Amino acid sequence: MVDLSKMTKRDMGKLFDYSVLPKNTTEEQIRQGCRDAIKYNAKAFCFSSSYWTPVVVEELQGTDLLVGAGIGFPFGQQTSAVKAFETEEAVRLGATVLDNCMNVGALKDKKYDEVLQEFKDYKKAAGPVMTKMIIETCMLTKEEIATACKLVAEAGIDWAKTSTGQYAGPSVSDVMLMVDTLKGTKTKVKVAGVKAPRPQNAFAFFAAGAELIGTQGAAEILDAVDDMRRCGLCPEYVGE
Ligand SMILES: O=C[C@H](O)COP(=O)(O)O
Repeated sequence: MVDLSKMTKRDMGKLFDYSVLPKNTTEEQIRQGCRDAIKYNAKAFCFSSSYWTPVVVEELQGTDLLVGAGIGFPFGQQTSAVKAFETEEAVRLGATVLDNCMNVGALKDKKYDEVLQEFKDYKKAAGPVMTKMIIETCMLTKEEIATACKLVAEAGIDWAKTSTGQYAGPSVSDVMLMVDTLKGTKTKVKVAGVKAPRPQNAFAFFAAGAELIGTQGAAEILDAVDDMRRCGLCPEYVGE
């Protein structure tokens, strides 16, 4: 489990994917988001589709931040072939991490073989690039959350991600269930769609076993979490 008490604020940055996802996002907003992500030492800068990849590659050049392209964002209802092509295209343009959206309806229809095959096609198209699968927990029953996580792990996808951030975020118990289901596998849990109060909820999600949070509010959360640690919420504050 992530131990926030032993981290500097800069270390904590690596627990966050800094995202800018709105439909009306402009190039300058993408560039500014990259600059903010670098300032906060985020793990990745995430954007909605492969279109922005070259701009982000340019902005993140010379840093260790990952270039995070969304795939099938946000609905995930494209055919498997379309998503595989989108994956290849993003990788070709320089993406170094991919956040794909599961076809929620197919899972609800219990088309598990189809869902698993799509996950495998995605993983194959990504090659060595880090993969994530967004399951959209707010639309799933507890049983469906567990099933989706098992399929994500079976396909060898690196991260199961809770949400696109376009709908409701996960509950702490959703995240605990995902962590529990994925125990003993190589798949880790990323939370997105952190609801207000965001800093406090971010704390709770890390306590539940999440290892990464994707959010447009990374700066706000990191500043506030650091202040909360300063106030004694973490016994050994280790500073900036
Ligand atoms: O990574 C996905 C989204 O940015 C999460 O939504 P949020 O920014 O509202 O937390």
